[in-house]
Order: sequence, then structure tokens, then C-alpha cells
Amino acid sequence: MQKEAANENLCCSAQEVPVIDLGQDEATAAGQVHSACLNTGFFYVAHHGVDEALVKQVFEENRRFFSLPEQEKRRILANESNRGYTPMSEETLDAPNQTEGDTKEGLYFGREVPAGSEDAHLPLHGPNQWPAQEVLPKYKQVTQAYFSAVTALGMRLLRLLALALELPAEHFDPMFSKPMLFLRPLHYAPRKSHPDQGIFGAGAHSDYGMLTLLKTDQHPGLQIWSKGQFVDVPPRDGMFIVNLGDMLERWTNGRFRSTLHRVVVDGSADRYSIPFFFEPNFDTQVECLPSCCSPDHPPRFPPTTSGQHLLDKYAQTHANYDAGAKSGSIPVTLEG
Ligand SMILES: O=C(O)CCC(=O)C(=O)O
Ligand SMILES: [Fe+2]
Repeated sequence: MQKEAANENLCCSAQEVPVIDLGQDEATAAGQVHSACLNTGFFYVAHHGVDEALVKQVFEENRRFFSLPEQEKRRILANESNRGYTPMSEETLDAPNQTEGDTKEGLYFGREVPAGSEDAHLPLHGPNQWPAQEVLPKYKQVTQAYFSAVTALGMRLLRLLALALELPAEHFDPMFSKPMLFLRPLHYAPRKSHPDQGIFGAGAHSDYGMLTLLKTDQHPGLQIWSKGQFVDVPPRDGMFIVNLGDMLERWTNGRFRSTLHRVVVDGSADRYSIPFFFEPNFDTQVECLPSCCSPDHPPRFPPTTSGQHLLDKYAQTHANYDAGAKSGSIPVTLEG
């Protein structure tokens, strides 16, 4: 989605993206999360409990997947439930400022919702599509293990967010009994981005949902919009980059920030990253939290639900997306 302008060249590193140590006591960590959410809505987390060996394995499996012949990858093209493969350049996150699609390809895996089960009829719900076992024997098992690990990290972060909002630590937990979770391994081609020519690894956007937990390889590329320019948010060993999305901005009446970001690569190597989009149950009410509105600050957004919020966002950028019929033929994305 467009928030503000997008074609500036960047410079320096984003000093304002803090490292938050999850090994410290919860109250201290929550205070730091609070400041980060009021500032850029981006922060690193250290000592997060996700095993580095598992991270290494999941990146290795994805390197293998993206090296497969195109026709093998296309056997699991993304379906109407937003699960499967999205080919190179298929997505254009910031169309007005891009001359071609994002120079990346990706995969979506959601929470497993078996066909015929209670929620399978809902938009964005359904069974996953996996690479063939004969081709990548370990892919599914490794990805499922990583999916569980980042889900657990998301649940820890929810407690900090709740505390940062002066709510009980468990406030958001019931809203994640049947969450909308999407893991999205990405591969950026070794193609130099040229912001001045409208060529980007990923065009400028803000994420649609509540929370994104991002792991990248050692190659920089992520930039956030801060104080009138794009600044680098480089990878840091062993850490995740966490950012807030539009749903949380809406929930907090604009107090917590969903910041515009993009990916600009230098073209010297392939780049791999794995965002994890962490969203509440489809029917969760999203309306101004009491601590975020007052007579002086009335709610800026009408109440909605988590599912409706996401579907409305898609409708803004995907003219043909038919959520009601769950039959849209274009893959939707959890970023804007
Ligand atoms: O690859 C990255 O570093 C960021 C990707 C991203 O912003 C997204 O997928 O929403
Ligand atoms: Fe994003």
C-alpha cells in the first residue's frame, strides 16, 4: 500500500530500530516494545528461543526449493486459499512507483486447515500445498517445525504487546485460538534494484496484519521509511526483525506504527528471507482499544474484524479478488 512517497535513495542505518532482549524480565521488555511501537514499529528481538540450527535448515530447504525447475515449482501454484507458489515478478507491491514486478518469488504456507473441516470454507483458510516428497524429502517436516517455533515466538510477543498497551499479558491469547498464520519464504533474484528506474526487490508497502516476524539471510536489503527517507535495517546475527502491520495501527487508533518498508538489493547474490505473518482469528473484533481512545482522541476507524480488515485491504489492491465466493484466481498477499 502507498503511504507516502517512495523513490528516495537511502543512506544510513536505522539507528532507531532497537534490539530487544527477550531474555530479560517481561516488564522491562514490554517497556522497550512500547517505545519501539510508538516510534517506527520495527524492532529486533534477541534471545527469542527459536533454534538457530532449525533456522539454518529452513533456509537450506528453501534454497533447494527455489533452485528447482520452474515447472516443478509451478506444480503448487498459489490457490484461492493463499497457499502455494508465487512466481518471480508476480507481485507488484507499489505499482505507481514500479516499472516491473518485485524481483522475487515466494511460497505461502498457512495454518493447516484440512479440506472439509469446520473453517475450511473461510477465505484464507484451507490445506497447504507442499513440494513433492520425492523431490524435497525434508521440506515439509522442517517447515512445520519452524512454523511451530515462530508461532510460539509470536505468542510471547503478544504478551509484550498487551503489557505495552496496559492490558493483562493474556489479553490477546483467546484471539489466537484459530489464528491466521502465514509463513512466506522468499527468494530475491540477483538483480540490482534501481529505485530511480522503478526496479525493486520488493516495492514500498506496509504489512496488512497485526505482527510480522522476519528472518533474513546475511544479505541486506530491507529499508524502512523514517524521517523523510528510506534507511537500512540490516540483518543481525541470530535475531528476528519484528514489525507491526496496519491492523495493529487500526486497533491502537494510530498510536502504534505500521511503517512503510521496501527491499532494495545490490544484485551481487541471491537473497532469501522468510516473513511470518501473525494474525488473529478471522472473527476477532478489531476496534479502538480503550487505552487508545478518549474524548480528545476519538476512534479514527470504524470497528471491523480481523478477517474483514484483511479482505478489505486485498480488495483495495486486487480489483478481481472475490473473497465472498472464495474463488479469486489471483493469489492475495499479507503485505500491501
Ligand atoms: O524480505 C524482506 O526483507 C522483507 C519482506 C517484506 O517486507 C514482506 O514480505 O512483507
Ligand atoms: Fe513487508
